[in-house]
Amino acid sequence: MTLPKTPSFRLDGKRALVAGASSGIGQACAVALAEAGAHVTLVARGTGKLNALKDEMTAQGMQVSVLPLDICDIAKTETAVADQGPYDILVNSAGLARHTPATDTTEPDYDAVTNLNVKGAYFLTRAIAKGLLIANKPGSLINISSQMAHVGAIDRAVYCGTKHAVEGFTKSMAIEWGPHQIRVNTICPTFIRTPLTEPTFSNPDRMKWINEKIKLGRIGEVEDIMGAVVFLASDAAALITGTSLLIDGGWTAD
Ligand SMILES: NC(=O)c1ccc[n+]([C@@H]2O[C@H](COP(=O)([O-])OP(=O)(O)OC[C@H]3O[C@@H](n4cnc5c(N)ncnc54)[C@H](O)[C@@H]3O)[C@@H](O)[C@H]2O)c1
Repeated sequence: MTLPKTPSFRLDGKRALVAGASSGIGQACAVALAEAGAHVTLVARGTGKLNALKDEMTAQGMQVSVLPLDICDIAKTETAVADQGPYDILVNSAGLARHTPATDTTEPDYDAVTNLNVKGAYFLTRAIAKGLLIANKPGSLINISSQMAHVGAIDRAVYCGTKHAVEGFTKSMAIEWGPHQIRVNTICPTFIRTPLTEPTFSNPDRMKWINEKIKLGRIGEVEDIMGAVVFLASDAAALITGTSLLIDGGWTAD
């Protein structure tokens, strides 16, 4: 009897680019991918936090590079990715939130959130895919979206809109690049403890709402995302594309 072989979760020999790696979910994803064997390029706008993270990870035997980029600078990002690529794995965790009632949203806030969460994410995903298409290599591209891509929420019309948009272009890219074995997926977290969520977690009314919605009875930690990102990046997810992996403690179950 021949037993089926469990696909590998290891990422040895793979090159990963993680945008938004200087903080929160992106930082955790960078560590998870590097621990799984990938060489990880850390991307954020400045070098200070990235170099500190690189030093810490290198000291623990991980393979890491630093590439400072503002992913909203589309031309510069495309050139840098083309020069450094091809990357087998993308995790795009650069993102921004501004919470106001829809009637109070300013145009600058709308533009800032949309520019990063949608336009920056779109063109970065495309830049990585172009490198893979030219090199004729398979790949796994992961956008950190949100549970808010699947529901609406008070004071979050712009943010929810951007994350719904990410789901739309992810599915379309998955269709276009599927024949080239380039997989494109999102991870959709619930509220995770990071600098982004500090204002929400310090608001008792918001905490009451969150505690009622998360069925598993606790907010998320960055560690809750780490296994999922390795899974989606690995051969264990070889038939998964165009999908959203909700890590929401049951928020969207009802
Ligand atoms: N924390 C949560 O509860 C939560 C929940 C769902 C989804 N998300 C999403 O996860 C992603 C990461 O969130 P986080 O909580 O880790 O936030 P964070 O603020 O801790 O980290 C954001 C990262 O993006 C980087 N960044 C910002 N603008 C950039 C730019 N123009 N170019 C390059 N890098 C840039 C920052 O330097 C930082 O490294 C975001 O897309 C966010 O919408 C977060």
